[in-house]
Amino acid sequence: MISIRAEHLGLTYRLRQKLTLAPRDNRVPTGGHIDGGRRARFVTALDDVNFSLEAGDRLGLVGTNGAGKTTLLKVLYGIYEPTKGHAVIEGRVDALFNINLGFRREATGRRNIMLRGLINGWSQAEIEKRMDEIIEFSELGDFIDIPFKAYSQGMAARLAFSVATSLEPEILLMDEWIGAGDPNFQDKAKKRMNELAEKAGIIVLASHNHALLKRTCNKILELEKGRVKAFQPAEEWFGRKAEKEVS
Ligand SMILES: Nc1ncnc2c1ncn2[C@@H]1O[C@H](COP(=O)(O)OP(=O)(O)OP(=O)(O)O)[C@@H](O)[C@H]1O
Repeated sequence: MISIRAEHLGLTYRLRQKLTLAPRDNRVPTGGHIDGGRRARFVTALDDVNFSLEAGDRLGLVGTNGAGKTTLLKVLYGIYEPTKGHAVIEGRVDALFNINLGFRREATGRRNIMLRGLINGWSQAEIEKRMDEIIEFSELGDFIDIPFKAYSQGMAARLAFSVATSLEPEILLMDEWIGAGDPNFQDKAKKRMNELAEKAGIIVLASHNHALLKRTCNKILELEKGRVKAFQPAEEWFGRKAEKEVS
């Protein structure tokens, strides 16, 4: 059974003195609510978030900058522990956040495929069996044997996407899906996402690209300042949005 259930999820970031953010993070809080006025110490990035998804669901996460989309993905991936509530996840999860995340800059594309596969729990033999298919899908050709650091953004995105989707995740979390890459690759990638979802997987995709979400998702979760503003079928959400735009 593949499923995600979020129950009363909350996450509060603790700010360091004088409003400097957590270590190695210089972002200024814009979306979540900051408590404590001038002596602020906390940013509530997620506040009582409830939703559930089942096999075959493709959820679009929407909301203005700072609404909490990335934070929610990180909680679902287990990078952050929620400070309130909990998320119950059933299924093998992989994530495509920052394209460069999880890749060794000095290692070749081929070596990176191996490393990523091992991290995801595959055996060396299983990864080798899939290697050609992953390389072919990425369309990197001879570039697969040069170091990752020499890849363009689009090339890195193609490799990241190919690896993450070839290792058969049951649940795939994506932040701002690779807008990079040519239209050809985008088409291929879209087909593969549909295949993944058809294989009874779950996809959660945070994006500001509404055209992409409309094409890809069957449900929308809209966050506003860390709270759920809407959770409904994509058709309804886009319909309501269109009505508002007309009036
Ligand atoms: N490490 C951190 N320390 C403190 N506050 C943070 C941290 N990361 C995010 N925040 C704050 O949490 C809130 C939610 O941020 P998050 O990155 O989840 O939003 P988002 O919806 O993904 O935004 P965007 O569309 O701009 O990527 C914001 O107010 C942000 O400033």
